[in-house]
Amino acid sequence: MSTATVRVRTPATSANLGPGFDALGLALSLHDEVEVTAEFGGPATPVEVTVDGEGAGSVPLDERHLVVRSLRTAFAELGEQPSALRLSCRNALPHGRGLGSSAAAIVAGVVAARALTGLTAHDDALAAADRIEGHPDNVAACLLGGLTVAWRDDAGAARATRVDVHPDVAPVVCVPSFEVSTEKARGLLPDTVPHADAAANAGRAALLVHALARRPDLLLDATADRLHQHYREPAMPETFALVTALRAEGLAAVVSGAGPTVLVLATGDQTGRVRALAGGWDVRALQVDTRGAVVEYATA
Ligand SMILES: Nc1ncnc2c1ncn2[C@@H]1O[C@H](COP(=O)(O)OP(=O)(O)OP(=O)(O)O)[C@@H](O)[C@H]1O
Ligand SMILES: N[C@@H](CCO)C(=O)O
Repeated sequence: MSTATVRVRTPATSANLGPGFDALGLALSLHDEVEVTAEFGGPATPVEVTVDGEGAGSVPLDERHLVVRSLRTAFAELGEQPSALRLSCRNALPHGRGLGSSAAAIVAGVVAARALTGLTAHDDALAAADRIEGHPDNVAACLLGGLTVAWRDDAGAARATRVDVHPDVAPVVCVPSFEVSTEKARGLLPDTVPHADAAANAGRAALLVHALARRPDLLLDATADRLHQHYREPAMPETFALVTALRAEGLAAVVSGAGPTVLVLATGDQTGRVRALAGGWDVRALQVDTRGAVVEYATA
């Protein structure tokens, strides 16, 4: 029998960033940590999970736990399932708010399984995480850090590339107390969209990559979206109203991921102006996380 332990730290992520639906993601300086101990070759025992912080008391503590499901899927794909698994989770990412909590849990499981089986932690991890999450934008930014552009190749495997963000970009998030599940928010989207809307988004998404990397002064124009945000308004009218109010003041506000958090791609110190319009919201000035998923230690 052999035992190995790994600790993985994964960042929050904001996906879409306005026009980049299912493609753009930005890693943020808010992190979950999970320590996983796996035994191989011993008698099969039930999984043990403890959770501190966000999700404590609400997420299941058995095989249904998302990090456990991700570990199981990753181990199955790697061809080696541990006989025992013990997890200790310390969560800072709020769940169901559009800050990539599910991606952070999935990436943690995929990266931990690779580290526990002696693989380079990030080998093929993006495609594996995308197969579980179902869209590649959050998992790409979570894994790689920074700003990421994600896509699927012709065989359907997720790919991503990373772009350095201009140092003047200062993300601010406005987090509401209510949750909206990504599943529900995706269910509000139409099967088809007008060609003019698709064309408008293609232009703005291309501009947004340039604005985030080189021209933060273009962020307001670059964050306009016609593909997903207004379709989701019925599930989060407060979010849509805050985005509209912030944009009217010249602040580059978008729905973060599938909502209901609002992300402002601020420049310099615009946090005070955001706070003035976001009374009752939990307003947090964050930084861009540049490291992505990190294996803090692994012992075999
Ligand atoms: N650290 C975690 N441990 C266990 N389960 C988690 C964890 N993080 C998220 N989940 C599960 O994922 C759900 C939230 O996923 P969902 O995709 O709806 O929102 P999100 O990932 O926070 O937001 P978004 O995808 O819009 O960025 C939680 O309700 C919970 O079931
Ligand atoms: N692109 C995904 C992100 C979810 O965080 C969506 O908007 O549904």
